[in-house]
Amino acid sequence: MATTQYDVIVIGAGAVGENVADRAVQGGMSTVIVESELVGGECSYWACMPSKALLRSGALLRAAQRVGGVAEAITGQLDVRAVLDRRDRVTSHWKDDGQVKWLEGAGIDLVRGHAVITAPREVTVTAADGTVTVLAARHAVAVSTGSAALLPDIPGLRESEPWTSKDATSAQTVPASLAILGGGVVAVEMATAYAGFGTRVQLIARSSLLRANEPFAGELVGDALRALGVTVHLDSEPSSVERTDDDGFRIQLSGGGTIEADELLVAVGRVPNTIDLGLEAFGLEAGAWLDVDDTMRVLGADGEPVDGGWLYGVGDVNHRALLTHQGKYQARAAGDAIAARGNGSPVRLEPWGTYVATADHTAVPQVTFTDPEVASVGLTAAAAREAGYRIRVVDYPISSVAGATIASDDYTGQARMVVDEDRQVILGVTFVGQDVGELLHSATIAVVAEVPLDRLWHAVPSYPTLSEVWLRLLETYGRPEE
Ligand SMILES: Cc1cc2nc3c(=O)[nH]c(=O)nc-3n(C[C@H](O)[C@H](O)[C@H](O)COP(=O)(O)OP(=O)(O)OC[C@H]3O[C@@H](n4cnc5c(N)ncnc54)[C@H](O)[C@@H]3O)c2cc1C
Ligand SMILES: NC(=O)c1ccc[n+]([C@@H]2O[C@H](COP(=O)([O-])OP(=O)(O)OC[C@H]3O[C@@H](n4cnc5c(N)ncnc54)[C@H](O)[C@@H]3O)[C@@H](O)[C@H]2O)c1
Repeated sequence: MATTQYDVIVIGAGAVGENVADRAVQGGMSTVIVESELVGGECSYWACMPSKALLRSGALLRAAQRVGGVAEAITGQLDVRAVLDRRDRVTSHWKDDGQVKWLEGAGIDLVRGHAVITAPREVTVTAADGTVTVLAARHAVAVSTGSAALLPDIPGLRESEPWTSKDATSAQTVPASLAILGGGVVAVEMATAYAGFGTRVQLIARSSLLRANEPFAGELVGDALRALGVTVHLDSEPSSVERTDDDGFRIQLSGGGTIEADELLVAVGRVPNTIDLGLEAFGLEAGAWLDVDDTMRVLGADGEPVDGGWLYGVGDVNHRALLTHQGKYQARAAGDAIAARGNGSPVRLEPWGTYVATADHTAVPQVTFTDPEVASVGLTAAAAREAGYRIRVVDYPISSVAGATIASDDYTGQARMVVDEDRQVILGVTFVGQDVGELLHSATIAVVAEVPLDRLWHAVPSYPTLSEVWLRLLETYGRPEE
């Protein structure tokens, strides 16, 4: 069978794979991308974009209901069908023509089908109609195959065919009742969206909510979910799941008690798409996350780049930060490193350079689009202490900022800044409140640039905006003396 040669082969055309390919092409590498489903991946069709579209209308309605004058003017409820229609438009009706066109414009070839690495630098693609294409890479193969929902080993769960995030984000009708298993980001976002649609939501979390964040984030989001009518079962786990006669779900809780619902969404984390990729031939474990260096070269058990360093693992598949923006950041570093190595140029590995994804370690931003939103970057107080920093924690209620008074008649919010006392720089920031997602990049810049606190006093936030929380945090900390 004829083999087509490229400089670079990218497996998986999600947001991450697209960016690896784009940077490689811009570095002068001929590049092909392989995709088994839709070009654009999870984020465009079953994750970020549809979930945020489902959340946006409810967030706006509630925000308006919290402002005198508008509240009186808004007397109706969400038009759920119109929300779903808007979500359908945001996902381009699950058609990828637009993204395919973008690939063409960027000079990236596309092969559709399931890819398997069949030899060093060789990828065999089987299309849906059985057509087989063999590709060979002169320089690199990048695996950007993403992740899928984890279904835990709970008796009866798999057989009952519950919803995963793919179903919850693409549903064409809204169930009357929904049980959600999990207390992480997907669980709280989908609980917020569906409760806003009038669905009776019951959330089952085995501990507290949003455990990766500062504790007050999960507490405030939990309060808000309850206010939306969600029943929140904390420290709770199912012992078994079964289908009922009327096609619903019956969930037995291990601590006693039963929950019944029309649908069950399982949102307890992700597994990497590394099964059926041919990775075992290179000493890697099928179904395991890929361990990578800061240029995203896959590392073997010995900690060295696998087989001389032609194999890269970028995005969700490496488990460094399961976020689109962070995967795309890795993709820019990896694509540039692949091109530089292919061109024989030096690739420096020092932190914060062109070819490394240093921010993955200490400066990952994330917005959880609940109501209130949770926006965080860097280390929580607990994580900073565990890492050995001598820290001071500064808290301030965002509701006390003049901008919050203008934004809403009933603003709930909290801010925390974690300061490295030895260097007088910020290690982490968390904002909880309406619209704080748009505040987050200021914190990301402060953390990444390690702006000294005494200089931050000269970054003056406009009055009366929510950004004045920065001034209040600095005043609460106290002005460092000269
Ligand atoms: C419900 C939900 C909401 C989210 N919301 C946000 C958010 O608001 N913001 C955010 O930053 N992140 C969000 N995320 C996370 C985000 O979706 C992921 O981090 C991101 O999609 C990862 O991109 P990726 O390119 O690594 O993988 P993917 O987008 O999963 O792309 C991988 C691609 O590889 C293809 N593929 C897999 N195996 C093969 C193979 N063998 N051959 C060929 N093709 C293959 C797949 O079909 C897929 O298209 C959310 C996740 C979920 C589940
Ligand atoms: N707005 C955003 O940025 C956004 C939105 C959605 C998802 N995401 C990303 O997608 C990824 C997946 O989200 P997720 O919510 O599925 O995972 P997650 O890791 O955020 O949360 C998983 C939750 O499930 C719980 N859990 C794990 N195993 C369990 C079990 N057997 N029984 C009960 N509970 C169990 C965990 O304690 C945790 O609370 C996240 O890493 C997140 O970064 C991001």
